[in-house]
Amino acid sequence: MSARILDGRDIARDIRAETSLRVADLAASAGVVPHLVVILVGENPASRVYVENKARACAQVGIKSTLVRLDVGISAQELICEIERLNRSPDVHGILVQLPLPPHHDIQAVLRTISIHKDVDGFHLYNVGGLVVGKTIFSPCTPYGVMRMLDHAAIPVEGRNVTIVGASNIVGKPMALMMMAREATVSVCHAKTRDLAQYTILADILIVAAGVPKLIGAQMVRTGAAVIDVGINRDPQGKLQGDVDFDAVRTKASCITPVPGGVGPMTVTMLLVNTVSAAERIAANATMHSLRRSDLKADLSVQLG
Ligand SMILES: Nc1nc2c(c(=O)[nH]1)N[C@@H](CN(C=O)c1ccc(C(=O)N[C@@H](CCC(=O)O)C(=O)O)cc1)CN2
Ligand SMILES: [Mg+2]
Repeated sequence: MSARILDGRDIARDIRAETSLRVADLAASAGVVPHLVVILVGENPASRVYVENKARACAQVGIKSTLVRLDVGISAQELICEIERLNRSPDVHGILVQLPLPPHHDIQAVLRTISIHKDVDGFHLYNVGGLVVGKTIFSPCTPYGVMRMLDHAAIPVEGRNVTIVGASNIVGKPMALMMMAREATVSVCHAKTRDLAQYTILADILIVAAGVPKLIGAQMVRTGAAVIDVGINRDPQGKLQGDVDFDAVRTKASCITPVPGGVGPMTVTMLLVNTVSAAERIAANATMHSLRRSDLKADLSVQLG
């Protein structure tokens, strides 16, 4: 068997084209241009590349983006004040803080400061907790991107065995909740899980986000499984590698995502989708308020004669 390659760049291109149309509609109907603000604290070289990529992707679909660069030594209070300023700004629809943050910051406290209506990364406690009861405003971009890839490839989720390797707050845990919401049978493992293969071999859909290069070999994969590799690891030569031994596993899986070019491009694309959704919600809310105000004025003038 040679697996079908799930090309994240190709799927992302289709979703970005739809997103551009939504941006144009919003400009035509409400005169609003979605605006994403990305906060980068310090000089982490990988983070700098990621935020540049986000800005480029925004420009491609007509989203305005602003990069706020803050000094590595900025205090927690100053960072929180900056986020509060952006929360209040009516011109800003999406806010994200690029992770990781320098170690003196309490990441959860910072993420909790972002308005839930502008939390386009989906990392605020409300949006994370909302996944438990199916009430999020925004879903975190990487697991959301994985869902869209599976749907695009018409891979059914309901009733399937899904094994997730890696239980991080931004990928593994929300992925598990999203899969449960779709009635999959979910196992969550760690790179250190004793006899990991015992769980991975059961998976109809295997999602790996453990940060360990080539953790998953062919013998750990069920014949015909869909294998989604979320790992991004660099070898000593700087070459990018996933958590799955791609060449070996592709002979056994029915479909597989490559690294690079699989889940990564979907992460950025879902950020664009969330940003446009944020702008649409804020614009709809503003329209509703102005309609309510004009209703009130009309009621008052009737009452006052
Ligand atoms: N605030 C956030 N911080 C971080 C997130 C996030 O979603 N929100 N995720 C990662 C970094 N990240 C986005 O920020 C990210 C990383 C990698 C890719 C990607 O497209 N990778 C490419 C390869 C790129 C390369 O050559 O280096 C791929 O897999 O094809 C997208 C987004 C941590 N921080
Ligand atoms: Mg296509």
